[in-house]
Amino acid sequence: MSKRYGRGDWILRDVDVEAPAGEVVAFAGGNGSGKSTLLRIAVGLSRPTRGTVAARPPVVGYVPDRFSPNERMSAAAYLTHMGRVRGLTTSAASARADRLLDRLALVGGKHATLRSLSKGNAQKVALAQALLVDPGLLVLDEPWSGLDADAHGVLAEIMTEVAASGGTVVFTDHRESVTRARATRTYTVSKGHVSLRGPEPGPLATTGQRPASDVVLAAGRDGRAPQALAWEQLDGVTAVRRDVTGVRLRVGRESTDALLFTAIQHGWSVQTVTETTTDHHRTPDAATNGDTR
Ligand SMILES: Nc1ncnc2c1ncn2[C@@H]1O[C@H](COP(=O)(O)OP(=O)(O)OP(=O)(O)O)[C@@H](O)[C@H]1O
Repeated sequence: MSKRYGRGDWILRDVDVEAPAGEVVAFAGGNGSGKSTLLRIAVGLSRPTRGTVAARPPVVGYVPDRFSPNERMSAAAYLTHMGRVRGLTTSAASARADRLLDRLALVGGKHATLRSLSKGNAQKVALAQALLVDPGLLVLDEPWSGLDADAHGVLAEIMTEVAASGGTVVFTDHRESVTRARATRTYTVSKGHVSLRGPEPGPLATTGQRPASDVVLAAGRDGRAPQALAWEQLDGVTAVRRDVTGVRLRVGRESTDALLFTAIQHGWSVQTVTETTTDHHRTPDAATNGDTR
């Protein structure tokens, strides 16, 4: 399909993409490249100028890039209302909304008014709204921006669950590290053209190896217990091993700084960081046996 607004320039040209059931499909591209337009067409909010969208599942969940309602309505009331719009009874909608808001840890509570919510918390409500009825197609526009590290883990779990139950997840992001870590297939959007991204470039691509780090973390120096994190869900993490002193992780090199930052913010202390590759024969626990401490 192709898209332009009125008689303006073509925003998307001859786009031919497939988002099969059970897959997490990413659209990566810079600002203004047409990602949001593509998603709005995918969910049916906008029509292609030429061409069609085929086989859209009956239940579509959509989280737009911005959700900033100026409403006095509470998060719980809004979600119950949206659940009823989607055909649930009031009690079923309310119960489902409660479960989702608990899982996403909405700060301020479910009775906070929508207009009082921070960007990240408003995004949690938008995400809950998209999940009130199990979606056959879940479409998320820049879902990682604005969410805190704990919510990142929950979002990753939810995406995996939707795909595992035979649904399709589609999301956008402008960061390659995120699409590489989260998607089963990635399309690149650039100047109106959309192409399937092939194997990662670089000298290591042919062997399947990618630069990585083995990271050893322990409880914080001040003696306080660090916060538990869903390490498996963080960007770039490919292996996790927990023991009594802490946790050992293997993480893609490009995601190492972000992981260390998140760990320190949550009260962990960095013991060692060792360079390796993603399919190196050593496991993360070997990192403590070296001379890198
Ligand atoms: N309703 C509209 N009318 C006219 N032009 C529009 C409309 N919506 C989007 N555009 C234009 O289409 C182009 C693509 O916008 P779009 O929002 O799809 O990009 P994007 O890749 O999602 O960008 P970002 O990452 O900044 O959100 C932009 O040039 C934008 O100005």
